[in-house]
Amino acid sequence: MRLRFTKMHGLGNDFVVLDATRAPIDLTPERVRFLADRHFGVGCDQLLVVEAPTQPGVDFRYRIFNADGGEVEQCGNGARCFVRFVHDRGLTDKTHIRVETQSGLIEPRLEADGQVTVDMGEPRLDPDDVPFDSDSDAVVQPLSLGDVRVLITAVSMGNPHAVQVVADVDAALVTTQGPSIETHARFPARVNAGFMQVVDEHHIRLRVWERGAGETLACGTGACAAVVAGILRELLVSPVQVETRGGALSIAWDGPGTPVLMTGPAVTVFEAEIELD
Ligand SMILES: N[C@H](CCC[C@H](N)C(=O)O)C(=O)O
Repeated sequence: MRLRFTKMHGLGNDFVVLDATRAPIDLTPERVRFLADRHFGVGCDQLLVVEAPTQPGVDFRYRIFNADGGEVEQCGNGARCFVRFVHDRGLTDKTHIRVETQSGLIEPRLEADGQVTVDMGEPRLDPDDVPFDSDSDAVVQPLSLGDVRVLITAVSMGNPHAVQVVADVDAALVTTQGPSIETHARFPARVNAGFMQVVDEHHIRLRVWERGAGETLACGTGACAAVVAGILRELLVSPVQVETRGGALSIAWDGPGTPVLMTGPAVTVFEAEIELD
């Protein structure tokens, strides 16, 4: 079948975006992996599928698939690209949109300067909600990686995150510890592994080894999870500038019981068609 797609990115975290608002698209894990493949397909970290809503009072539904073909609950950079996509395609003229995702409702807003602010909802801190196998709800918990023990904070932004504080992100063992944390047995749904360097109380540097995609240039939900972890550990004060390899995000959070607000860019690179088996 002939498939029209839009290539987009949020700070270099890149997406293939499909419009399934008028007709469903039959996406198998194999097809997702092909579209995400940077040598044999189009190439992206995640595939985003925009659909009509399934419940009243909501404008759209948006689904997220990692490059490994698995469908996941949430994507922060993707949420901003989703807003740019539905506006540029004339699917809505609203600037404040209610969109359902696998992990619940989020409310992105297109700002006058072209940036997008997303109410990402409240972080979930109970280990059972991450999910993280633990008999403690301490903010900082040890995690054994073979003969090394690291200290992580487990946070869900709808999707699971394990955040570490490191002295220097450029020297962090992202490509070795990342996969070990991603597939650690204590994270039954696997996990995104964040490595955060605190520059000052309003500024961090962050790298993320993403579940199902590997290290990306930026991770929106990872930035939210890192700021939540930093505030809970009394290392950070809201708002926080999150510097990623792809650029900067602004994250605000007023503490437990309140939503995390993320602001950043969303860019359309090109549109094209591809033949899908
Ligand atoms: N790899 C993530 C999904 C994409 C999240 C990331 N691209 C973002 O911007 O939040 C997961 O498996 O939960």
